[in-house]
Amino acid sequence: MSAAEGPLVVGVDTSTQSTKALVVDAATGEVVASGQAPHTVTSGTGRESDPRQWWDALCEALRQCGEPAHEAAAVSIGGQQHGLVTLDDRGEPVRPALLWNDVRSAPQARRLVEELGGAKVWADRTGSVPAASFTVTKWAWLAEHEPAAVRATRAVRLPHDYLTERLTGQGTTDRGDASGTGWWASGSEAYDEEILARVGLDPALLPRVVGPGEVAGTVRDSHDLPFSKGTLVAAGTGDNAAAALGLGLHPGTPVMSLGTSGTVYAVSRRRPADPTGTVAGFADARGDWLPLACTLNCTLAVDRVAALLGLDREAVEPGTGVTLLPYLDGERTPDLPNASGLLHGLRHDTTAGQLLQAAYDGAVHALLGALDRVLDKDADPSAPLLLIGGGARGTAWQQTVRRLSGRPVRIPEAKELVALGAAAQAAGLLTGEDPAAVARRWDTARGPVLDAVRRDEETLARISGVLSDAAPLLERSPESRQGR
Ligand SMILES: Nc1ncnc2c1ncn2[C@@H]1O[C@H](COP(=O)(O)OP(=O)(O)O)[C@@H](O)[C@H]1O
Ligand SMILES: O=C(CO)[C@@H](O)[C@H](O)COP(=O)(O)O
Repeated sequence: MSAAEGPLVVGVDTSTQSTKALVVDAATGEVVASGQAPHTVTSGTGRESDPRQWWDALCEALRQCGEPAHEAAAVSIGGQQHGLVTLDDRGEPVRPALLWNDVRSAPQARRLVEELGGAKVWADRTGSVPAASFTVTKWAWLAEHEPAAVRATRAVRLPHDYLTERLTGQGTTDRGDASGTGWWASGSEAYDEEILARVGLDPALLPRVVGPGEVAGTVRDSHDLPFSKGTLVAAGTGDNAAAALGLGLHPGTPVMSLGTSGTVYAVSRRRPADPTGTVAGFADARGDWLPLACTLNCTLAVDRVAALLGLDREAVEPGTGVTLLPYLDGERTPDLPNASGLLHGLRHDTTAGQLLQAAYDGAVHALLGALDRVLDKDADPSAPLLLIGGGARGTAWQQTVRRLSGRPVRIPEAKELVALGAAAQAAGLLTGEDPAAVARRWDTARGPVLDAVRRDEETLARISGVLSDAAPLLERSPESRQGR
């Protein structure tokens, strides 16, 4: 038996690059054990992963947790949002999952926006204007390109639903992750039958939406797993909503997450509906809302630039005139799915370190441009920005965010806030507490605050200028120019 004060719970983050599992003492929030196993994602225009790999990674991450995982009284899964998982009549994937950063469905997104009456109609109805990340556009893409796969599909799931179902045998999701599909109406908090009919998706194929604080099911057998049969399984949620739980966020506190995706978000009491499409009007996992903007190019894009330059990711040098828009994967914020990376302002005396700094600046500029839209008008502009995700460990990321935001920046010491949020949700099942209150009790947002510095308006204005001048270049993919 462990020396924990309270029951043990397991929180999982099945994100784009890996699965992380934490065993946490529900009384104190102490992380008793942890494990992590990688996923593979295809490269090229599409981004796909085999869902069975997520299960194998979960089993491996739990195995690394050792004995404490065997004592878990409850478990919860947080996961990358939006991914389209199609299952056949045996519950096996029909094909690999189409991930959130797969931009092939950009034409379907544009078409769906027009067909339903425009961006405002979508925003009012679902909270969001669907971009290629949203599940509904991926289903429309699949119907057009692989109709046999659509015909073979007997269940449609999101990544966290897939793992939860393998634990419980029940097809369930939650309002946070459902709100990123594009087929969940945020006003009525129910699946939108008209949108589903428009894309030819039978609502019977979708999972039941489990309410906040409800049990999704229990572990059906302990095969491959350290859990006993009957262990409680919480609803789980999307990774950003899980991190919001993990930070015990109060409305109005801004968060920036630097991982495969970059995100900025805050909890709000008001249901968001941004007709510009910059802010997605997600639900949180508790009953509030999570207005959020997301970029496709964050830590991987900047690390790629560092690798191309042969530099360590911290080897930045202050620069003056060089601008790098690091849109290597196309971009979602700003909405440029066909874009590629763009460099402007190169001179003989530009150094490699300045080019690297320009990549950080370009990635952070895209997120900060959306931050004011994410926050309610009455939010305190001097409130510290909480910086989380793998990139938050890096000094160059920290200093870039500090300089370009002009805000104080708090860096929580807790590393895995998505998995911690899932653990708080699992603990809430045992104690009956609000998971955000659990996280506040655990003091998960504790960490040093970097004081505010003067905002670098010159750099922000220069990047915005290049972005708008280069619009026609960024709207077309470089591949479409070949042979012109
Ligand atoms: N010390 C560090 N400094 C800067 N970046 C880091 C550091 N450690 C990890 N990263 C970045 O964090 C990323 C992984 O972040 P994470 O939030 O775990 O991603 P995801 O949840 O999308 O899988 C990696 O791409 C890596 O570039
Ligand atoms: O698409 C979004 C949010 O809308 C992404 O934030 C995904 O949820 C992927 O998250 P990470 O794997 O980068 O954490």
